[in-house]
Amino acid sequence: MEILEEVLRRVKPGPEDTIRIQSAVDLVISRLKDLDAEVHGSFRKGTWLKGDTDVDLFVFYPRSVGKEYLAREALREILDRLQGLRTRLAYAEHPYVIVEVDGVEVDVVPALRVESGDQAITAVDRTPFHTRYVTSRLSDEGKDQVRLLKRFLKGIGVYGAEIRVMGFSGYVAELLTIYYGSFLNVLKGASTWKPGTEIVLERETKEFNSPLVIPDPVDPRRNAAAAVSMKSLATMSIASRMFLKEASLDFFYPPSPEPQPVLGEVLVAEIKLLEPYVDDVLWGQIRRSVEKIRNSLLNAGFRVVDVGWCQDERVRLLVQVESTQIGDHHLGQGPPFYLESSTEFILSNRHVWVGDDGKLYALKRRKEVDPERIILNSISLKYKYSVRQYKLTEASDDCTRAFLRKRPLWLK
Ligand SMILES: Nc1ccn([C@@H]2O[C@H](COP(=O)(O)OP(=O)(O)OP(=O)(O)O)[C@@H](O)[C@H]2O)c(=O)n1
Ligand SMILES: [Mg+2]
Repeated sequence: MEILEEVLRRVKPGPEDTIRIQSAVDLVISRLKDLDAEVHGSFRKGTWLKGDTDVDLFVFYPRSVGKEYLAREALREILDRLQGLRTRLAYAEHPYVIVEVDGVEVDVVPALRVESGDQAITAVDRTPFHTRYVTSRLSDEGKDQVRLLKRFLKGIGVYGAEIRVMGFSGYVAELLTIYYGSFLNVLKGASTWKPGTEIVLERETKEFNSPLVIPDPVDPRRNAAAAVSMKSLATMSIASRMFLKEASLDFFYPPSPEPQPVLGEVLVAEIKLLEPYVDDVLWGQIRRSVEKIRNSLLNAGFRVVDVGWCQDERVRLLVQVESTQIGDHHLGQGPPFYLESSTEFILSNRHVWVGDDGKLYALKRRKEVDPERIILNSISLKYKYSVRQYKLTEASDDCTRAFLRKRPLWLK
């Protein structure tokens, strides 16, 4: 397929890309020489995308030192060795160091050396086994198929296991390619996925309760696809079906959305973080806040169309409602006449009556008619932050336009 060839031309690294990254890696490794350092991740496996990769460098410590050691002594040792280079700290399950050499970012991640995948203590300890499994199962042709799949997943917005995305990790993209054999076969498979689909590469062990289940071949106690949300699963399935119907480069590289009218009304809450945060922790809290906004507005009687978010230096929550106007009074349903609680309902409501169905009803004053206040009260983050609220009148950025468009950008 011509489209796939074009995508490969864009994502497949050439020798010069590899050399540039390798020399950055060599420099970092030379600094860590007496430590047990190894390159893993997509650079090692040959499944990385040109112009779009971080190198994953792992520094292993004996399992016996324990998890806490990695966050303190190990981290200090690594930072010490990298003195003079451009380093910064990043936080996942435990902290690690990002070092930038010649425009190449190398993640230096302390991990525990274990004998097999199921001995893993931290999330990253299985990595050497992932590397071995994937490398032994993927041909050079297969690696390119992974690259196509990764680019497709990125294009449709479901690449990454982090909480902001809740999508498909690089490792899951590799496992899918190994299982189905090629990029197009992954799409064929995905187009018939249902919630709870299981993809078993080695042996099944236990039951998982997730939208997508892929027992990790190197540690079947773990679901490698645990991060994939129902929304990501559905998006991948639909996009696969539509692509197979009518292939287009737009799936891999979605075009910018055209200007959009504001349909319904959209209230924006712009959140500014006032202290450093861990990405996954913040996005967990934002997801909960979004859920709370939706439920509180619905409970207050608003018709909510959709709640979305955009992120640049700030996080913007976009709340689309049919209307921000709502009556001062609403119908309140009481108990049926034969329950004792009906007396209390009558005593506590002035405008109360008996309905045709024998239940009591009351016309009640709304406690809250201001949706902005409901939104503000529903946002709760454990970090220090400030919020600015306004009503959207026009969308000038791609993310807001995409939200208003509704229709995915990979659909014409
Ligand atoms: N929670 C995590 C995060 C990472 N890994 C391991 O760490 C490696 C590197 O992670 P990452 O950079 O996220 O994946 P890549 O395969 O390198 O994909 P990408 O091209 O996106 O960097 C993965 O292969 C995987 O084995 C893991 O087991 N569990
Ligand atoms: Mg990587």
